[in-house]
Amino acid sequence: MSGGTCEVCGNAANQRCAKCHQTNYCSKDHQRQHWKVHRLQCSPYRVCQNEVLGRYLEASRDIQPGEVIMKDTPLVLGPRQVTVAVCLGCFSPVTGSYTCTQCGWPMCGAQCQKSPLHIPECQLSRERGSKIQVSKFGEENQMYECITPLRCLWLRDRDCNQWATLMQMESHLEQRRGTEIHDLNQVNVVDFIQRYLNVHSFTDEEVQNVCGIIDVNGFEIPAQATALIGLYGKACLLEHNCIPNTTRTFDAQLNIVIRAAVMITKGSHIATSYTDPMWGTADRQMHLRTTKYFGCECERCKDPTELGTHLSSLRCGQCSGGAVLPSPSPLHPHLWCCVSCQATLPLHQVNAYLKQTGEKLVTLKDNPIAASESYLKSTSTRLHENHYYRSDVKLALAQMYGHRGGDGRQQQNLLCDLSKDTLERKERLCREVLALADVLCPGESRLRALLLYELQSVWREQQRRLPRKLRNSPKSKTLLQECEGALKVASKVLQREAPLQDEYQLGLQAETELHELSSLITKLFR
Ligand SMILES: C[S@@+](CC[C@H](N)C(=O)[O-])C[C@H]1O[C@@H](n2cnc3c(N)ncnc32)[C@H](O)[C@@H]1O
Repeated sequence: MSGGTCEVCGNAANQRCAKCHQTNYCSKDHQRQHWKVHRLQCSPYRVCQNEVLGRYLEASRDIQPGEVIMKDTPLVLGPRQVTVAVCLGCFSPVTGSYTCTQCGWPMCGAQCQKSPLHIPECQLSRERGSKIQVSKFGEENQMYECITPLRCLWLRDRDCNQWATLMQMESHLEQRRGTEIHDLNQVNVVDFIQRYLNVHSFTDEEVQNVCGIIDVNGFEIPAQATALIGLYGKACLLEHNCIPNTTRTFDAQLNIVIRAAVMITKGSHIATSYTDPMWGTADRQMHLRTTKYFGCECERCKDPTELGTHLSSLRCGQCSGGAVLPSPSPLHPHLWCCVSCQATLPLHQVNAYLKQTGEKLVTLKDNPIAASESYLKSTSTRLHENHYYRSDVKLALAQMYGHRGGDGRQQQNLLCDLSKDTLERKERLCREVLALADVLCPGESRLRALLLYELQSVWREQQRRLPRKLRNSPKSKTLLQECEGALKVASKVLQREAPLQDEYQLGLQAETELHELSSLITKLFR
């Protein structure tokens, strides 16, 4: 028995679509009758389950790069646990100049007060008997830690289907008990709801459970000034992989859109990355263990070279700079060892060096271009060329060269102002990071699109600098055609971002530049 009701007649169903495993029928006849409609909606995945992953998604047919695998509406939207005071309607930071006339939480104004998103905490906060008093603005405010949990708990007595979907999500409550986050939530969320808001209809266990669900399943939605968290009933089923085969974006209504980044063949698992794929193994593992309660054992995590990218490798100070790798395995390192001369480094020494070098990254913002170049110089003897600290800085530099404002002290920083050497430097930086992105975030990823945009801007400038007599030479044609190919990818991929995102604007710009370029190619080489 498949459960559920027949899609055609609404009677009890005992069969379901063998492709998506999601649509139910009472008979073969009704399934056949519905196929004309269902084949257009039949999702390209099915929900499976195993002991290690719990529920996960598997491709029920080949999925092409760029194809939308799912578009899922949010079950719950709310501010991140750690946030400054924000409007509970639109999530912009607030100053306290307007407060909800019903409950006292600060909002932007009367319009935001009417947002349906604000109903749960507005109604529950009234149990306090007096208005909420918020006095801390512009810095982290713990009062907001209760908001997203309250929005989840609100569903319990209001929408049994959504509550059931939420309650199916993994919370890892047992593993969280006794941890720092559990204890913090007991004070900042459980006690706050019971003592400050005077809401007693939810048990400690229920509150802690939704806190776990939010941490394990929530997607961070990048917004202009703050970040919010969204819980999505279908997208939460995506498993983690350190080399994701999907991309995720959010549309203007904050629906999550999951697309295939590469070709996903029938039967393959469909995965997203719960971490940043451009972090090294130790950082990814730490993040997954402390927030998602599992250790990743993918091929990349088990390989000390991270599939030949050397994203976490150090450089040996004893020999001519051989790669120094975690040993005996990156998942359980005892020490670090040079592959060329076998010199070893104790774990604590490596960790101390990485901590110190990592802390310097935040100081680069004062004089970004000069400080970043000097950071790359000073780390070149100890960190592998591709180390993720260096790759992070290279990416930032690749995007700063040729953009006004890239360096506060530099007046002239447009592409046309760059010297030949600096232009070549920008190209090298783009190519180096792109080679890593090709392996670690392959296909139609945002990172590859951003890098291709920067790279084509270099080729375009190089073409502009060709002597007039070479403007319609084969070299010029190759440069322009390469720009065209890169702009096509950048325009397509970046316009999938939410319209308020900078990346979306860059996607629009790429499209405009693509049209101009295509006309130029036709004019020069027709
Ligand atoms: C967002 S949920 C994914 C859906 C979940 N499997 C379920 O049944 O509801 C995240 C949880 O799935 C499991 N998981 C996801 N990816 C995993 C992986 N690569 N290895 C092991 N467990 C994984 C972990 O328990 C993790 O905390």
